Amino acid sequence: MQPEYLPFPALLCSVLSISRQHYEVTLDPGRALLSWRKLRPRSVKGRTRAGSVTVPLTEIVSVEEAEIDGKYCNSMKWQHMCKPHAFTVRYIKRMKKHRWRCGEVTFWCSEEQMCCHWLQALNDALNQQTHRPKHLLVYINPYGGCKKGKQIYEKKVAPLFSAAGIAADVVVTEYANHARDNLYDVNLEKYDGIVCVGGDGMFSEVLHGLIGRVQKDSHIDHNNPSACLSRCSIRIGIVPAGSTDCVCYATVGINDPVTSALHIILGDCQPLDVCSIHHKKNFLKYSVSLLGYGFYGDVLKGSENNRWLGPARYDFSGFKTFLTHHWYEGTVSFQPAKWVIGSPRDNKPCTSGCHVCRQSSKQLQELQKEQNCRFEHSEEEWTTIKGKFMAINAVSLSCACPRSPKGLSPAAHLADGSADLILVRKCSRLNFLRHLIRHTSKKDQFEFPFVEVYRVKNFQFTPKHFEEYDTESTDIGNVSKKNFAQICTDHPSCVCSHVNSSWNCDGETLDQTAIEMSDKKVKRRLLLMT
Ligand SMILES: Nc1ncnc2c1ncn2[C@@H]1O[C@H](COP(=O)(O)OP(=O)(O)OP(=O)(O)O)[C@@H](O)[C@H]1O
Repeated sequence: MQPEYLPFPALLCSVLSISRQHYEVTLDPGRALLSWRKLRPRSVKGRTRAGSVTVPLTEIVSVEEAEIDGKYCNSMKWQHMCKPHAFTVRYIKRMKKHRWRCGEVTFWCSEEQMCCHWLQALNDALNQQTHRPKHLLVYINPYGGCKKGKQIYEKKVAPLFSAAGIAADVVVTEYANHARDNLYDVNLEKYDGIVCVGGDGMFSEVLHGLIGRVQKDSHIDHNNPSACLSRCSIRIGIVPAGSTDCVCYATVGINDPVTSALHIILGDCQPLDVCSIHHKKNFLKYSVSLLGYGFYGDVLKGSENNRWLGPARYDFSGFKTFLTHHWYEGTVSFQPAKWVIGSPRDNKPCTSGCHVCRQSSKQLQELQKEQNCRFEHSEEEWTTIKGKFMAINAVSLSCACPRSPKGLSPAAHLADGSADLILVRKCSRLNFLRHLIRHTSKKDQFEFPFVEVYRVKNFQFTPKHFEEYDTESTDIGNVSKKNFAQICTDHPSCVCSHVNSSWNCDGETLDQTAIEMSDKKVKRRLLLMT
């Protein structure tokens, strides 16, 4: 049977006016472009203005009939003009550093019929963008970051959604985990996407609600580390209104509510890997950004007591944690991600439509197919490292944020099925400072003898005192008490509460210190971001 090719609608070209200047306006459905060019370019101080703008149809936010409810000056007489023959196009204007703004241009037509024709053609072109959301569920954390979530949404985001014809059901959260609980009950079929207005903690809450709900609907037990989780087909968008907003920064390239809103409107889509964390076959949490023990765990724990400081609590706690200079003993085991084509030090950051993610995913799929055909289980060797660590970080994305524009692992990939495991061994305070400072400069932060980085598909960590004593116990407090004397002899500089650090899992503290990034390891492309 011959494939049916639908002919593109005809090219539309007219002379229209913008601010009383004549422009040749062209809609080219074949090349998916709208362009306008000034008919008589004016010379400004010897320079000829190009006066030509081209906008891809995929970047048009909205098209609507211009309604000017006021007085319009025509032939020196003022007359009321509610419906001029004009239409307004809103479109994406790309600024510096990944920032997007919404540009607006009004085209005036000489007659009504021409205006209708243009409106019809542009709306037809927009209707073909079927991946754009029409109905969104929005969760706002009114207490995240500087407590401006509601204001940011109402002033910067809601007007854009409404201009783009997107309906939004808004839930302003009343308590921690409100959004997560709500996601278990809500009728998800009504929505094309979920938007979370807040920081990384709020995103993590929404992510747990959505993944949990999808597994519940598919009767999958997430406590089983080898269970194959169902993918979430509904996208999550983040409007940054938190303290660090590192997931937003790493996926969009900037923490800017308007840019995020415009990405959401266009229906942009970025798959994201999700790691699941278990302790002795009990599910603890999912992670999409940082799983950090030692320095970053301590910074988070310290910052929780100073929430009143707002985003500055991280700087304050970071400084205090740096001065205490604690290190922690334990064993890290991991299996390398052999299918990936990149490496943590190849200087190739992940960008939208990333070639490394695509190729790595393809190779992983082929590898899995091969293993299934041969009924083999991938039992590669585990690498085990025992030692004293200042920090153990597993990152599934770069973890870039305005404080550290390169992030903890600048070349980490969003959707290649791997995580970068960074081990910072016990070192002097000065050396640790040198390593930290490298996160803000262009120099390689892994170029120190006490720093190692691996691209892994899984890892496990057991603190030393868990290995030596009660491995069955899950209560850190009990272990701490039992080992009181031992700890003080082993670790003279530390106080007893610092036997173990705690894990910072995407900005939330885990109750367990012995953990594993589970058997199915990094869940590839489980989540879709917009
Ligand atoms: N209404 C609420 N009252 C109290 N806590 C809430 C409420 N809504 C959400 N939360 C919780 O607040 C925590 C922090 O929120 P959020 O991530 O938005 O801000 P942040 O911590 O300042 O930013 P970041 O996580 O980027 O550092 C989340 O764990 C979330 O579960």
